[in-house]
Amino acid sequence: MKSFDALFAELRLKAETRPEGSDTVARLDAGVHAIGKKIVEEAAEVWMAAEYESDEACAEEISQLLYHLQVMMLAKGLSPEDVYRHL
Ligand SMILES: N=c1c2ncn([C@@H]3O[C@H](COP(=O)(O)OP(=O)(O)OP(=O)(O)O)[C@@H](O)[C@H]3O)c2ncn1[C@@H]1O[C@H](COP(=O)(O)O)[C@@H](O)[C@H]1O
Repeated sequence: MKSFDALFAELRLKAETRPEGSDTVARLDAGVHAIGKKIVEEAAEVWMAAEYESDEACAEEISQLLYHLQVMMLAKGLSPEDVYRHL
């Protein structure tokens, strides 16, 4: 099972090494505007799953939202520590 920090480390490595076929690299290349739209889409899917779908479906949507938030963090050059200090 992957933690928030482990996923972030994996994505940071992808951003640095830019492996062929990485969705994360493509999303970073698409830029902040496209990443932001994806965050809004995934947030809506979390909301709908919470109201109308199973707990499992809701958890999956939350995981996808966390992924896209991490892509935004990378696009903006933010580390988990930059976020955690506001928690
Ligand atoms: N955890 C995730 C993850 N969560 C969500 N997503 C992406 O976000 C999409 C969200 O699903 P949707 O239902 O919105 O799918 P969709 O409408 O087809 O989305 P689009 O591809 O059109 O944007 C998924 O199809 C994935 O492309 C993720 N993509 C990658 N990861 C992990 O990130 C790591 C790096 O992945 P790569 O960069 O692809 O190597 C790996 O550990 C992956 O498991």
